[in-house]
Order: sequence, then C-alpha cells, then structure tokens
Amino acid sequence: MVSLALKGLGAKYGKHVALSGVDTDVLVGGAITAVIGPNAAGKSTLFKRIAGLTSGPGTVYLSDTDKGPETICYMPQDTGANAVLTVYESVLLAAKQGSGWKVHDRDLTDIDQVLRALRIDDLAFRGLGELSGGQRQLVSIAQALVRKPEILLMDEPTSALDLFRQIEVLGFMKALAVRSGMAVLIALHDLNHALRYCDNTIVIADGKMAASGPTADVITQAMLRDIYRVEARLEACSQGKPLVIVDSSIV
Ligand SMILES: Nc1ncnc2c1ncn2[C@@H]1O[C@H](COP(=O)(O)OP(=O)(O)OP(=O)(O)O)[C@@H](O)[C@H]1O
Repeated sequence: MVSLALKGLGAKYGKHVALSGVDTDVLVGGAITAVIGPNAAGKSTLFKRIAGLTSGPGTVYLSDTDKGPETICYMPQDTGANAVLTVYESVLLAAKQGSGWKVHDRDLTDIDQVLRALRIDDLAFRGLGELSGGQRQLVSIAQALVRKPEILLMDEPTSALDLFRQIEVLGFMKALAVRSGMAVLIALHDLNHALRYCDNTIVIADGKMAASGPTADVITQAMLRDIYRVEARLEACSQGKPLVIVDSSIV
C-alpha cells in the first residue's frame, strides 16, 4: 500500500515564505489525514507543494508505488468551471489526463460508477456553467476520484455542501480509502468532521506544522486556545464521540 512522508517541506511565493519545516511521520494508504489550521496558515500551500505545483525546500518521500509523483492528485479549493463542457465531458477529460486521449469502455464504466457513487448521475449532461456551487464541488470530487490516484489531496472538499452531502461525501471517502488503500489528506475547517472521519491530523499555523498525530490527541482544548484563539470544550455526544463546542473567541 502506498505511503508518503514529508521532510523539511517548505514553499515560497516570491520572497514570501508561506511554509517551512513541515516534517511528518509516514502517512499510510487506507487512512485519512486532516490538515487543519486558521485562514492563511498554509494548508493549500502545503498541498500545492506536495503535488509539485509550487517549489521549495524539503522532500516528499513516496513508498510502495511504481507510478511516481503523478500518482498524487490535488483537488483545489476553487475550481474554475469551464462552462462549455458538460459534467460528463469534464469528468471524462479528467479521467484521460496524462494517459492518452483514446477512450475505452472501461473509462465510461468508471465515469458512470463515480457519478453514481456521488449521486450526481442525473447531472451528467448538464453544462458546468448551469450548476450550483455544491453541485460543482461534487463534480470536482468526481474529477479527482475518476483518476484513481493513490494519494489524494482534497482542499476543503465539503465547504459548499449541505449537511447531508458533507457526511455522505466524508463517509464515502473513508470507506474508499480503506477499500482502495488510497492515502487521503483533507484540508478542513470543521473540526468535528476531522474528529469523526480522520485517523490523523496535522495542524498548520503561521506556515509551520504546530502538531500532528492521532486526531483525538491533536484536537485538544489547549490547541483550540493556542492555534484557533477560541475557548472551547470537547464533550462526548450521546453516541460517545467527541465534539468540539466553541464558547467564545479570545481577543
Ligand atoms: N499565489 C500566491 N501568491 C502569493 N501569496 C500567496 C499565494 N497563495 C497563497 N499565498 C499566501 O500564502 C499564505 C498561505 O496561504 P494558503 O492559501 O496556503 O492558506 P490556507 O491555510 O489554505 O488558508 P484558508 O484556510 O484561508 O484557505 C497566505 O498568507 C496567502 O496570502
């Protein structure tokens, strides 16, 4: 099963150092890692650096893959919709990226499966420009999944989704990671989603890694105070699962 580890990873935009010194333990396939932290902390920059879309110091070590860096897929936060294409065409284009343009029956089966799994098969022949924000976000997820990456970096993939779709997509990703052995990193602002769906959590603050480890060890009252500047409690819900309850901001 694929795994990755980050050593001394950093990134710059011009002279601005947006990220430095990110070291992680081995992140294994089959698990979901949340990447959390305040606005402008460097979460998207970390993903772009792992995906090779920005340069900088450090190394992304990949193990147990014979595909190399192209096995990493980055699903950006903002996906500019190409209004000319239908949903189906855009997912087909994503499926063929980097593998030649000849379309096989297998490609069409894969697209049908991914659209059905995300329950957007009814949108297949709608233009991207006609979709709602949440529908577009689901199409972006379909475009990422149809490529069958071994390492998937999802930048706030549920930010435009309603409550039902949020838990459906995250539950689906968790099951898919276990089933396929994919390593999934998800940037999230909803820490309750991290607690519920993510095995491990990395905290980025001010362009540095502030903490990492099993999610329940990382999301603590002290971390919420220091990094997020909120007074909050972690309480067990009626099902015994931990929930973050925010009381106030610290000014
Ligand atoms: N293309 C760019 N050029 C210059 N600076 C950038 C660029 N993209 C991001 N930055 C800066 O890098 C820093 C980190 O941004 P990044 O997008 O990684 O944060 P983030 O943690 O993903 O934030 P958010 O939660 O708000 O999405 C910010 O100060 C941002 O202004």
